[in-house]
Amino acid sequence: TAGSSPHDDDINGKTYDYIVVGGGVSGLVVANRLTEDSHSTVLVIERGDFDNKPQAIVPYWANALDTSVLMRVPSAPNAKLNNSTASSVAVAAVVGGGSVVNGMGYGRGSKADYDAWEELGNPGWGWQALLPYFRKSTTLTPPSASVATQWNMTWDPTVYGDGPLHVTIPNFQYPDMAAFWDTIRQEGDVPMPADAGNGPGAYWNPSTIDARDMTRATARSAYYDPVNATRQNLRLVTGQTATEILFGDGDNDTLSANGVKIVSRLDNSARKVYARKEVILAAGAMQTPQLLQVSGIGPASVLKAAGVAVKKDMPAVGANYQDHVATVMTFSLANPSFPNPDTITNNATYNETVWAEYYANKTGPIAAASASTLLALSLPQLTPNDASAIVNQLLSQDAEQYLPGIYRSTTTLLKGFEAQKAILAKMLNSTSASVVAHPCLGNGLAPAPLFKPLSRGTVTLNTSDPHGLPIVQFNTFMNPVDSEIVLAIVRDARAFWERLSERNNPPGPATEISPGAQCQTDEEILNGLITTGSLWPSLAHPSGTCAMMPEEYGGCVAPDLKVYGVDKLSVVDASIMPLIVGTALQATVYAVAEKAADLIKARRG
Ligand SMILES: Cc1cc2nc3c(=O)[nH]c(=O)nc-3n(C[C@H](O)[C@H](O)[C@H](O)COP(=O)(O)OP(=O)(O)OC[C@H]3O[C@@H](n4cnc5c(N)ncnc54)[C@H](O)[C@@H]3O)c2cc1C
Repeated sequence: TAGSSPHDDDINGKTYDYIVVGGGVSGLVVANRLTEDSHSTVLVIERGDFDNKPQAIVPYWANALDTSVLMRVPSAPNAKLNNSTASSVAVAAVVGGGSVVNGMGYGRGSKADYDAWEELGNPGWGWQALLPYFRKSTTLTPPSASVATQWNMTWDPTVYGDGPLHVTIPNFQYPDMAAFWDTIRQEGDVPMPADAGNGPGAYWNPSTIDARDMTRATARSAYYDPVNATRQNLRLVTGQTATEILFGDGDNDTLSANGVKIVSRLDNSARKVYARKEVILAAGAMQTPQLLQVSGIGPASVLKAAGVAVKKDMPAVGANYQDHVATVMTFSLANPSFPNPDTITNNATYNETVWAEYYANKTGPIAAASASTLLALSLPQLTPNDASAIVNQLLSQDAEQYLPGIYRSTTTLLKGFEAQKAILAKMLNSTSASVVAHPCLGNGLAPAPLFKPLSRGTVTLNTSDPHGLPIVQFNTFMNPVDSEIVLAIVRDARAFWERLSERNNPPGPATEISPGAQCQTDEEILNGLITTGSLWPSLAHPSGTCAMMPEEYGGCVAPDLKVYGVDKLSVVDASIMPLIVGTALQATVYAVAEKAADLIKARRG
């Protein structure tokens, strides 16, 4: 076939119109769209291999991390977390990227999340402009009519299209989910906003499941497999790591990307491949900034320390790291119903029955991923009495005091953060953007992501091993506003589980296991979260590290996604999000990449 010949040698020295670095979510979307024109040739470079294991195909495996296709980007000491280096950022290394290993939640942020991107100086990136791309990328299969009625499920079919990525709200729901929905509704008229950008409320969140055969829908299955055999102009090589962006002669001394150096994982042999029109970076928010840095584009101090020749001093590359800090509380339930999410692992007979059911009928719990119910809250909903005090605390801050060193020495980065801060303060003050979601899993696990972090991390190459994995500096809780909001999350979660416990039927009263009900003061709660490992600096949602913002705001790419001051080089992955969105990232990455492909097509003809 045209595309996949892993570890092939015949690409050495060849020239393509486009080289896409990274065959993950964004890379495969862009490669597919660019090769719709049979005259455009595209080479995709992917470090990982094809993964055809059941873990990559059967929805249930969304509940267990397949570490065989993951790498972990290590952390520098995290000052506010007792200098811990225990956390890392999980990144995929496989054809299809994160979509092959992720939790399969498909959620869009609120309108306000994307309008904030536009307000930061990115015309064409607000919700209205992105909605056509959310539509273009997806097809929604609704749940069956009887399941929808039984559970009072809602969704908005108008915000989906007939795109390659199939998503669905699974028919299978554990019986105890009824108690979670009762508890949510007990609060009165909770909006049920669906994926139409409507912000906080209680969601039936779709999963990336292809309902035609109840398998995991990935960037590979949606955007690569269907066209691989027929598009002679699309080539994907696997097991090859891009180690350097190559530059040719640009006009007036401008850097101009013309290719990529790649190294085989099999035997370390090196090759060079060339791009006539553009090199497109889609290596994800950890490795795109690293590749730029090892190629000489990044903060001069970091590059010099690593012995990398500085081609362009650009402090923005690797700054602005944002992730969803997760408060992962656990509860023990006194009287869970049969079956519940834990039955599969603790009851061998049930386990055997449900796997047989999946292979026979493609139904049951194995045909579902994890949470399809989420309760998303704005700050005023999370903590009505403290919201304005938290916003005032933010507004009165001297931002510099709570930012990494590189912001203090770079006026543009600081100015960009000030602009972000003003917008975030508005969002935190309103009920139009979510600051947290409580995913309801049907058991006692309560992982709540902080959607609007104020702390900013950095990603830099490892100065003693520039081509090894980069290093993340999380800076969790560097900005005290984040810990204030996390405290509110814990207290709100406790109130939720207390209401759930008060119902006199399954799943019964809940006892808090971590951080533990003995933690009551602010200090006790924060310490308890940290020492019990219940505070995760990363939910595997790295973003923002080559941010799309004006250059005077410390941006890295312009609204056309081209790297400032470099010709023929663009970024299309999660790195470009200037502010992380209030939901898991993949839906947004698919839409951003769809739009990126249109922008690239338009400028290159
Ligand atoms: C464990 C996990 C769980 C998640 N859960 C969810 C979820 O439930 N819902 C959700 O919406 N999102 C989730 N996400 C996040 C989502 O999957 C990512 O945001 C998304 O995949 C990012 O897309 P991307 O194109 O930016 O990068 P990726 O999809 O990560 O693609 C980057 C690709 O580039 C390759 N690559 C990197 N460096 C190089 C190099 N130098 N040379 C060649 N190739 C390279 C990598 O191997 C990878 O395939 C999860 C992610 C992970 C890892």
